[in-house]
Amino acid sequence: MTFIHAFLPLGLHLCSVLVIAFWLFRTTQKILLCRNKSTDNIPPGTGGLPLIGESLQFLSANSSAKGLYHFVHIRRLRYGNCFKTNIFGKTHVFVSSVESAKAILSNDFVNFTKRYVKSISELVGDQSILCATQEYHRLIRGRLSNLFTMDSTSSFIKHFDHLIVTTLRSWEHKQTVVVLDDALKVTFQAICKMAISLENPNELEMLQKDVGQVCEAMLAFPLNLPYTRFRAGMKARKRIMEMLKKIIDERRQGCGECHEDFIQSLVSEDEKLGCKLTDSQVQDNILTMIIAGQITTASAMTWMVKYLDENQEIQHTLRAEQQLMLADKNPCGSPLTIEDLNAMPYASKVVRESLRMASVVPWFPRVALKDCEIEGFKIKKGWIVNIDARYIHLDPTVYHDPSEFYPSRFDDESKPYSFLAFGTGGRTCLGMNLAKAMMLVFLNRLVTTYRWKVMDPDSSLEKWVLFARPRTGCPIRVTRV
Ligand code: HEM
Repeated sequence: MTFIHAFLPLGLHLCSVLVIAFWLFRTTQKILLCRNKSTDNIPPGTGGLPLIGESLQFLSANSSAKGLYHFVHIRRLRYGNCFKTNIFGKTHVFVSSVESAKAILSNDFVNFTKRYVKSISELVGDQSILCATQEYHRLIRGRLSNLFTMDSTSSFIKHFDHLIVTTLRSWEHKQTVVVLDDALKVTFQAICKMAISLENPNELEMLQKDVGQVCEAMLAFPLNLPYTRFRAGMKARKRIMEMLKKIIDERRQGCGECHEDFIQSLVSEDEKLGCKLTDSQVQDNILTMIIAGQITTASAMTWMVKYLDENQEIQHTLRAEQQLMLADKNPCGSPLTIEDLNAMPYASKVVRESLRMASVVPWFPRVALKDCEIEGFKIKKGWIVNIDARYIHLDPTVYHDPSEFYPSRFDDESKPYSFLAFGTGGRTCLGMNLAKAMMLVFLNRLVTTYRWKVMDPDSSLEKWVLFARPRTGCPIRVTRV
């Protein structure tokens, strides 16, 4: 064997190593260039790895104690107020100014429409109002808004008040109470009664477990494979759909007792709109209401308890207002009413401030229906543009001393598009008044019954949740007022 024959394979190996190293160097260089510079006025940011983009970083933020929003936070620090990323194969842009919120939300249905990541839309179902665009959105929003009548809200408040009073009574002899656990339970009970007249404790418990699994899967990788979080969520969704289908069949056949709840109104033909909803339209939207209403409200209530513990003077002012309101109430000891809730100006500001600080729904996703420009950057048709409400709520140019819990900042009207806890425009939260009512009832009964101390001030966040909430669930110890 000659010298050349002996060393030829080694030389070939060396060449291929050099070619691969050169390719890696060029690719990294391109990625870095793309990170630091935006070409053609495209928002800065990296597309991440081929196919999966930055999905792994997104999922890893979701499973960390810093919470999902940390994914957005660190990129905004790196690239500025408008940046681009790629999640689950889609280009996402995040924007975080009042001006961009206005540009997008005032053009909903014209230049933009709502679009959730695939995992969420598969779990709530394609007939859900959350996934609805244009015509179908108008139809379904019309039907769902009709459910929130004055009568239904009044009886809801009365029922919710009863649940809260019972729950608080059970706290008296407990060593420690985990606020989030009871808040989730009580909001779930209230919404299920209003939506489907479900009150059986065992059935409620099973349904709450299933709804919890659906929610946990919402930000999982949307691959329906055995033993994955997403598969578990889809199976839970199937069980919920079957349960709702049974109720729908009974209601359509007119058997059993007569109910005045959301599902009854949705299965009946709307005389004004002249349309009948299909079973899957009813099923997806009942599930949506339960999900949209329970976890958001319970998380907001939990944050409110934490903020009030950290701000004793505010708690003191609030207690004085609430005690005065109860003292004036006639007959004394009767359930709270809409009128009572309207006579709580300071408590309403406490609720608003808690919603601002907590930003339970941190950003709102929209898809661009055409090429356009936001914050001076080009946005291409099909890209998802997310309005970062949390940043707007904590922007010092919008709110003075934004990290201070200061309800009186709402003595004056907020500037348009600066308070986005419930969104604004054609997609504003349908349950906004119900959510505020639940928070006010809870606040009134809590501060007039107990003083409390948060036992574990750990502020790390729970993993795998769409709406940020404390990992500890906010354990408190209560003493009678
Ligand atoms: C504190 C509690 C709540 C918060 C913070 C909240 C927040 C929000 C936000 C920010 C949006 C719209 C975002 C966007 O523009 O994309 C929304 C939409 C919605 N919310 Fe709520 N929500 C709460 C409670 C409720 C309740 C109690 C219900 C019903 C029982 C409800 C039902 C809905 C529905 C159906 C939509 C979709 C509206 C549409 O797309 O037209 N929410 N919510």
